[in-house]
Amino acid sequence: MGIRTGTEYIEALKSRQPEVWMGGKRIKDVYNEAVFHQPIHEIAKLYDMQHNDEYRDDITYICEETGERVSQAFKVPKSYEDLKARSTLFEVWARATFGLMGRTPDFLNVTVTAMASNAWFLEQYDSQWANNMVNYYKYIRDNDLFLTHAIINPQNDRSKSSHEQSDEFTHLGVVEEREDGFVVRGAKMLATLAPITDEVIIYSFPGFRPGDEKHAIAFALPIDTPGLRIICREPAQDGTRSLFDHPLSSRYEEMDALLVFNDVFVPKNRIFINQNVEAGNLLYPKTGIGQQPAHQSGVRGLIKLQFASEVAARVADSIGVDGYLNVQTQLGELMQSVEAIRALLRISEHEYETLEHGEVMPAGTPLETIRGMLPKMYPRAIEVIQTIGAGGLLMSPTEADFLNPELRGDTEKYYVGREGISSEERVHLFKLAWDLSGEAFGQRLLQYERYYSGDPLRRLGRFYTSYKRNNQFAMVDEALKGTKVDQGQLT
Ligand SMILES: Cc1cc2nc3c(=O)[nH]c(=O)nc-3n(C[C@H](O)[C@H](O)[C@H](O)COP(=O)(O)OP(=O)(O)OC[C@H]3O[C@@H](n4cnc5c(N)ncnc54)[C@H](O)[C@@H]3O)c2cc1C
Repeated sequence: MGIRTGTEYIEALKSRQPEVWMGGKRIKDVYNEAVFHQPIHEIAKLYDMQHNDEYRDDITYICEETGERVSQAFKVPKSYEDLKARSTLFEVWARATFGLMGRTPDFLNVTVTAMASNAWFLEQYDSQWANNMVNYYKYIRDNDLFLTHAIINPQNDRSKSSHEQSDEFTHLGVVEEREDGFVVRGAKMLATLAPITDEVIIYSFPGFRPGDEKHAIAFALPIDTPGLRIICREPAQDGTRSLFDHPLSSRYEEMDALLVFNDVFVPKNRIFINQNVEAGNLLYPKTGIGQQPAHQSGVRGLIKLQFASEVAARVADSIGVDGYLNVQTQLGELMQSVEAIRALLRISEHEYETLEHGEVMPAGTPLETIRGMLPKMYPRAIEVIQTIGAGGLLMSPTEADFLNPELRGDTEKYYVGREGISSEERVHLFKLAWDLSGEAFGQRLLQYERYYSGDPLRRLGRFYTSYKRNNQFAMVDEALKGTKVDQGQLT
């Protein structure tokens, strides 16, 4: 089949009935649920871009094996040009959502591609796992599927490992082994966009300890598999908000969910790791499933940071404050953050690493540096929007106020910006800024940037220890050479 259209994605969605819960209610018709409706259409637009002459040749390619056109996310990169082609896909899709949707289909499609191209790792343990992985990759590539993932155990008692939790199957684990597969019970988090995806893939960040065998698993299932329950967080918008009043949250909310597996059967051909602590812990470092998707996250993060910086600049300009030095320095700081991330991305692509079997990966150190810096730069951009927008962010009237003729005299007069900026323009801009910086939607976007790929603090600690392993910090010895205590001067 190859690349899907938006309509094909939506038709597939309509054909399924996953067990989705939100606000205490079972959502039977995901497509027509107001909260999901617009985000579904934003994802559909991405699929349509694959068929659009303007983007098609940049973001898709003809698969040698099948002769069909598929997404660039499925190409195993073998050269700098291949990495750039991927980067173009990431950028085109990120721009389409202003970087506000992090788990667009490219993210996990790239992850599964990395798992499959490094199936040698699974082969060491069980050739069936490796075959399953490669077949799964082909299946999602050829059907252009959209995946969610849940790789974290629920936040119960973090001081204890999975098998030490008060109930053995609080964290997802194998409760029964069968000839034709296994049955899993327990929960996993935090599956972004789960209700509107096709499939879920389960694996884990390293951290299993001996005794956690039942929990050290990896597998994939259709999102509507019986027994799989999706419990959504409270929505940040109800799906009926005015586009004028909420230009971002009304369109780009990514729902997050806890996945509960109530004795769910996983067929043998969908199992990638079966109760193996070592394989579970080494999956990340050995298959590039951290580094390859970090490329997508870096590009998407750049677009999001750039977007927030542009919003800050336009807010400042609209009320005539960007001539003040204190405002200029804040905006200049944001522009430099954007340029720093852009430079790091380019370095990661230019200084790519080549694996033994020929696959190339963007260099890890600059990508990890982005991962360390964005959780500080993005909140700073939001703080700058709040600081420059100040009280104005909180006094915007609504679309309904603008439409009421009785209020027109006031709405047209008191909300104007600097010369040339009408009331409606300024209010519209400030509403966008508030969606991004003040609304629950914007706070979730902040939290996403901090935590989307693990705890930034522990990552930074690991970054230092690995940096130290590869560096002797030899300049210090150089500088001290010839300046030691001169023993000859001893009296
Ligand atoms: C908006 C959003 C979307 C997300 N989307 C996804 C998704 O699609 N799929 C997915 O699988 N995950 C997703 N995540 C989850 C993300 O992977 C986790 O939030 C992240 O890994 C951090 O884990 P945690 O939230 O359980 O925090 P915890 O690990 O519980 O950490 C809580 C606090 O305790 C500290 N802490 C905990 N353990 C230790 C320790 N051993 N040593 C030192 N300090 C410690 C941390 O520093 C932190 O401050 C998402 C998260 C967010 C916020």
